[in-house]
Amino acid sequence: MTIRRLQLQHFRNIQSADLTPAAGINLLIGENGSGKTSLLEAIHLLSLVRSFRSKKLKNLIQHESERFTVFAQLASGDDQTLYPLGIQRGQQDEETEILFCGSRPSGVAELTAALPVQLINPDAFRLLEGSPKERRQFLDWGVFHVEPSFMPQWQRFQRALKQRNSLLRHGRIDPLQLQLWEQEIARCGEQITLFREQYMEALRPLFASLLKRFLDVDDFKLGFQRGWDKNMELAESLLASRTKDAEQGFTQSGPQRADIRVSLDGHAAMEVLSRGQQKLVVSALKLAQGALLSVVTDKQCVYLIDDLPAELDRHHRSIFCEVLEAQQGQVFITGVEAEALATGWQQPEKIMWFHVEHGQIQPGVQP
Ligand SMILES: Nc1ncnc2c1ncn2[C@@H]1O[C@H](COP(=O)(O)OP(=O)(O)OP(=O)(O)O)[C@@H](O)[C@H]1O
Repeated sequence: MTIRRLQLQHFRNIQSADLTPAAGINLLIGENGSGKTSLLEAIHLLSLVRSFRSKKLKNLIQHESERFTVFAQLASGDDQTLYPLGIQRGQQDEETEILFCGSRPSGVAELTAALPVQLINPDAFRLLEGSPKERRQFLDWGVFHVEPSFMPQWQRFQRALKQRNSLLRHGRIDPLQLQLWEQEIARCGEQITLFREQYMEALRPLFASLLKRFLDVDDFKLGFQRGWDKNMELAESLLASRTKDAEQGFTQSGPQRADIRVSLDGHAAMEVLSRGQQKLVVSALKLAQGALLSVVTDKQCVYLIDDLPAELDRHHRSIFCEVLEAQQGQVFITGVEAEALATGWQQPEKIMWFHVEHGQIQPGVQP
């Protein structure tokens, strides 16, 4: 879905904003600290009910205010039906209030499925060098959107894993009980891994063609490590590691330890690439996910690109703009200076410009 209208109240430094964005490219220009990232944060919140820079949602409430509200009207393609989505959080509230199409959603997954959002910000390179957990989140975001059975399998897997870990931690090595949970872990874990492998298989060619455009490289590898000994089935691996796991008090191998790795010419990408090149590799991964999403499900991903010009030269900025325009989803791009974002577009007349100043957001023409 795309965002037809977006309204914010008391969100970070934005007291009040009401935007009608374009279904394609939206450019937000403003000085440092004007509120551009805050707007992206609000859209991210609508999809995942969490911020990409604060652990506590209360931090998003404007100082001296009681609560924030983020409200959007979502629409799918040319469909005239609007799907209202609102999120509110107060200083005193125990819970975040969410209403989607007039009722409380069954879970965050319902919002994520309705509004798939991808963020590319100046920290994007961290996906390559950060913890495997971030890369698993990246991978599972994609699998979740294209494979409806992934989520229930993942939940069952997590429940069983928790039970096994609890038995191990309490030193209760009752083989029968362990076997029960290990069977469930193995059943769901093998299935989750199959979904992940199939997903990676489908992602590779899309990633390859984007990487070719961004960096002009052919010799790359997008590897997937499933999280346990490749010569064993998961059930065998769990059985073999019981004693070691009991010593540690948790399960050390399985899909909860999976990882992905990008290498070029046989070297890990993060070790041989510049910061700008790493940003392009991560962008290629995220754009490939969006492309795969639309091929498999017909859904479009909303892209949030914070400070697009950072670390990129003019040539690579242009390629980035062309790629974004071609993927036809809704995109919100921020930048400090309009000149850095003014060129490289094939259809500049379709772009919507917004000026952000001291928390005020106004539509405008290209400066
Ligand atoms: N809860 C809050 N209430 C009021 N203001 C806040 C709150 N949290 C952050 N701010 C302020 O909001 C301003 C906007 O921050 P934001 O990161 O959105 O700016 P930006 O336009 O993206 O800047 P940059 O170009 O430097 O990345 C900052 O000055 C920040 O100090």
